[in-house]
Amino acid sequence: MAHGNAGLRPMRAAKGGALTGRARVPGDKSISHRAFLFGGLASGRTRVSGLLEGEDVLATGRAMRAMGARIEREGTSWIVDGVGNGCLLEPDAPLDFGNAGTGARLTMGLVGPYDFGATFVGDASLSRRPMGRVLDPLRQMGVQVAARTGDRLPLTVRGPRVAAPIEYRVPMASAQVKSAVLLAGLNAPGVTTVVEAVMTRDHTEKMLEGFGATVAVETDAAGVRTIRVEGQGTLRGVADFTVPGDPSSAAFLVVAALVAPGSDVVVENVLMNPTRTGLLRTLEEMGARIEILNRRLSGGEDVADLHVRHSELRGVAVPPERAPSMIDEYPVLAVAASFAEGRTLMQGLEELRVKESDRLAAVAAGLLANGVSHEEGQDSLLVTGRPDGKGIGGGTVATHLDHRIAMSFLVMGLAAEKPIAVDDATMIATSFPEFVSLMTGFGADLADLEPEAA
Ligand SMILES: O=C(O)C1=C[C@@H](OP(=O)(O)O)[C@@H](O)[C@H](O)C1
Ligand SMILES: C=C(OP(=O)(O)O)C(=O)O
Repeated sequence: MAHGNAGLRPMRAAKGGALTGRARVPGDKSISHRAFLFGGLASGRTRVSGLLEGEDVLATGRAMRAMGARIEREGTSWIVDGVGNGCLLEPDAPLDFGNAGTGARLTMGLVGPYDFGATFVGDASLSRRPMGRVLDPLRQMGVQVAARTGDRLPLTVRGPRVAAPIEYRVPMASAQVKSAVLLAGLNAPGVTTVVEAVMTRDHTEKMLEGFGATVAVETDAAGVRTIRVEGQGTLRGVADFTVPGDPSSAAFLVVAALVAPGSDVVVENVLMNPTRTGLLRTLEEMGARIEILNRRLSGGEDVADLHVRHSELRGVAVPPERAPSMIDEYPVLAVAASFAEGRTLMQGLEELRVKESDRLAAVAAGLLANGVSHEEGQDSLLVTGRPDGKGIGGGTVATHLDHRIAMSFLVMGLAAEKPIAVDDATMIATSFPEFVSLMTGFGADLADLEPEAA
């Protein structure tokens, strides 16, 4: 990496010409983590293509290696030779997940019930995030936890001789918690049941089935989902596993093209799983000109290419029940809303407070620094837009080790009257290492700044 963790990488974005061209988004982060986790757990070989080679995913790969999986890059694919369900090895050093909540929480579920100790560490951002949401159900299964007050990293989990299967109702909308309990259930005798009141991304249940686990999903009339996984079964590697493109990364290219005047781009290979398309739906309601082209299946998922043109957006109210299907996209939606006519109201945002940063506060601070009128509520955000971008920009945004805050405000700078700086773009490498090159390939005016200039 050109910029080590110690040094900040300030950047700025300025309004230039229209964005044009075609680009293929890199692999989905959620699915890439799971490809390493499930491939590393299953018996036999999984060949993964389209994997996101972001820092978060690579940390998960290193953790699975430390517990016995063989993981090697071969050309453009990754070859994963798994240990077999129930056969992970005790890691002899702490597992370092860097900035990655998904990697840490899913691996905690996976390894928690094992009759050995595993220690989890991470960067300053991850060490502030709540882990009790995963540790509580693990404790019910008999897992012992040694953690700092408040259940934060660094922490150690140690399983019992035989873990108890549980039925667990996930108290917040969280695919990470759902997934952690299901993965813990893989190593407990009998059936582990997870109930989720609102549907969150369903990659774990779909992929586990693909790797041969016995998984059953029921949805009642109210939309409450019950997911059952049979423990101690055999998981088998998937000969060819293809990771579709990440809609959460595509979001930055899409919003950039919508707000930068004259733009016309095609964003290829975007996952269209309905648990991930809330932003597209919202942008369409705002009047975005987005054509969905070439819908096809890739690795068992719907993918499509998105033809996006600069659009006159109008403010909307985003229903709170849509939050799980666009949870990582609110920061960039706030950018689109800043250039929309009228007001955009976002509600049901309580989970944004426990991401890589308190994203609600970080977005509000970024809007304030750049002259966008807004109101931050406990779990809501109201943004009043300026379609001509007049008066927007000129500020420096504190990113708090949060890749999505960095990318969102760089996108804002592409349509604002004055340039926008972010204090640190380093974390973009956790989820979207190609962000700067794809954006500049479209013609975006992005540049590094001297550290002292930010
Ligand atoms: O399961 C996953 O892969 C993810 C779930 C979401 O987190 P929560 O489960 O905390 O909502 C999301 O924000 C994160 O980027 C990835
Ligand atoms: C919340 C995110 O990731 P994680 O929880 O895996 O750190 C994200 O990528 O926006």
